[in-house]
Amino acid sequence: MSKRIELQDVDIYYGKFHAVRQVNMTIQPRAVTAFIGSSGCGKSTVLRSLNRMHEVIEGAYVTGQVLLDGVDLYARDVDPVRVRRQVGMVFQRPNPFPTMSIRDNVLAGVRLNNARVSRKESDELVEKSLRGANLWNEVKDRLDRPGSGLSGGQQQRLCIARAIAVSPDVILMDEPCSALDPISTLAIEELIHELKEEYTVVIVTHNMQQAARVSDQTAFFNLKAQGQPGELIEFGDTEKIFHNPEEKATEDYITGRFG
Ligand SMILES: Nc1ncnc2c1ncn2[C@@H]1O[C@H](COP(=O)(O)OP(=O)(O)OP(=O)(O)O)[C@@H](O)[C@H]1O
Repeated sequence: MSKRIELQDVDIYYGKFHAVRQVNMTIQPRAVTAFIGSSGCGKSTVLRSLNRMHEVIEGAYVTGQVLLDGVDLYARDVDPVRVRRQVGMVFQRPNPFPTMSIRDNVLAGVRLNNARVSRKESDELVEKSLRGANLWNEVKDRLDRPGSGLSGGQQQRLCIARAIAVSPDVILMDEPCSALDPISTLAIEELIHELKEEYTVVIVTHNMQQAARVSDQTAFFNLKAQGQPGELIEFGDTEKIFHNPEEKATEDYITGRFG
């Protein structure tokens, strides 16, 4: 089930280093939200704060609130492992478990959650997840072969199948196409478009055409100066951000005048 994410007064730190300042935004369900901005402005850091992956780094912490349909992911009684099940993540480089079969890769997250599933249930789940990731037809005859035997684009779709197999509410993607060729990129972009029917999707991308193609809303982050924390400068409908932004910094970035 797709859920709304609200960030309220979110500040993010790596130890003493203040990486991101005062982010306030509402990420809509059943929509794709793109994070854009120059290198180092904190896009990935904000993304990782949405499923508590940020705090995995020693000394790293978040202040403020991140609410998933009104529930604070950082409340004391919330289990981060449960959060990561609800809010799945796909990384820049496809990272299937190389020696594991395609089938076991899809089921890896489910098994990690100690879910007991029968062979029939797991067969159904594997098919459903691979269909959901637009990969089924390409791999259905080789489910027992290693995931590493697939092309880069197929591996990335396998990682998406693995993410959706645990029925998350949100899928976070950190530059999911940056290691892929244009054809595989197109396949992932089409898939992102379909995923938003069921999930809240947030994608970090350096590719502005990609942000314009795949997202409904865009958040532009920026650094006021080197060494300063990153900030959310402007957030709104992608159409508006790209064609009629409110802020000069957004316009400069969109038109390639900096960044
Ligand atoms: N593990 C870490 N430890 C300390 N500082 C970090 C760590 N990861 C990122 N940072 C710093 O936090 C700031 C934001 O980094 P982040 O990777 O979120 O930016 P980004 O906008 O995603 O950049 P890019 O587009 O280059 O991926 C940068 O100053 C970066 O050096």
